[in-house]
Amino acid sequence: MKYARDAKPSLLNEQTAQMLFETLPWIKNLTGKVVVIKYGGAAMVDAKLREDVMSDIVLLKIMGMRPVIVHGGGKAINEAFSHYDLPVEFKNGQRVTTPEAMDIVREVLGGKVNQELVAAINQHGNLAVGVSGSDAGTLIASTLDPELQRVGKIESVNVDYIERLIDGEYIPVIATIAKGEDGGFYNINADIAAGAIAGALRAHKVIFLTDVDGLYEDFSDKDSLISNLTMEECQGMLDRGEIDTGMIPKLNACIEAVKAGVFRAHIINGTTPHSLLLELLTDAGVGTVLHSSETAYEYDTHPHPLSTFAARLFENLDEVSKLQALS
Ligand SMILES: Nc1ncnc2c1ncn2[C@@H]1O[C@H](COP(=O)(O)OP(=O)(O)O)[C@@H](O)[C@H]1O
Ligand SMILES: CC(=O)N[C@@H](CCC(=O)OP(=O)(O)O)C(=O)O
Repeated sequence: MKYARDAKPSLLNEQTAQMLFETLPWIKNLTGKVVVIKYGGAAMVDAKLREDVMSDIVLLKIMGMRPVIVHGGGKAINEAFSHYDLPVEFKNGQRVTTPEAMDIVREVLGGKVNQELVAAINQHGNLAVGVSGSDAGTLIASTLDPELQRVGKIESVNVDYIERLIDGEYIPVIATIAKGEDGGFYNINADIAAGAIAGALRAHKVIFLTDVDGLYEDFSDKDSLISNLTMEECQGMLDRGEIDTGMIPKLNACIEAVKAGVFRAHIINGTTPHSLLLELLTDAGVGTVLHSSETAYEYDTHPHPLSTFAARLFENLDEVSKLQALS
């Protein structure tokens, strides 16, 4: 019986089955929905982690979600700047980008990073299409602030083009370079781009994968992770100057997306293995969820008010269907 599988009941088997079962209402709820996933440079720690994150996205796609990836690559751009002896300078989380530096941003974001992510997905079949935001008017921008030079403010998103890719069952992988009405290229902060794209697509969710577990009330206190908040609460934190560095554009992007009608904006740790699956498919989730006060249904916020949906499912499938219908 060398090849027989151990079919003995065990606690581990029971827990695994329960966990798989817990995903059912979430998969049902997310099937057919557009989910914009922003993959930040801070979470692109190494090739293995990057490939694992892309594999999780393929799994979500196979489960019936319609993922759109918007990626950054700030760390890779910093490395390239240092190679070319260019100064790295940020203002409110946005990189000062001279026309010369813009050429490097295009090479790194639209070339290296984009192609690596596309290749990682396409190991599982030809699902991914690399898109530079400057293609087909995907992102049109104007100057944000003359001091930041080639940093853009998004004027429009070509929703039709992105939707055609999604409808064709592809996963668009978008590099955040925009075309300007002046004919030049613009560097767009990837958080801001993800928020704008999610809003324009009326996505169900936008998820930011970064290198921290979520938003902390006080970044120096690791026990102060916020599991859910409204956009008004989030705006208050920004107005009071409680947030700094890369979290500023991320929160602004969350607020813009939710204002545009996105149901939930999530911030999670992309360096934690399978955090995307845990956040999207389990009751407890792992990060921070931002929502409008009108859609703050208690059963979709973290921590979940029910101990586990799975336990309820076993007890009463009908009640779960009712909760699902409400969301
Ligand atoms: N209150 C806060 N909670 C969480 N992170 C914060 C907070 N304030 C500032 N940060 C910083 O924001 C960073 C994430 O932004 P960033 O480095 O730009 O990542 P990404 O490449 O994913 O966009 C965190 O690593 C952290 O240093
Ligand atoms: C204007 C601006 O700041 N653009 C960003 C674009 C990349 C990015 O946003 O990357 P992360 O998501 O890794 O931070 C930059 O040059 O770094």
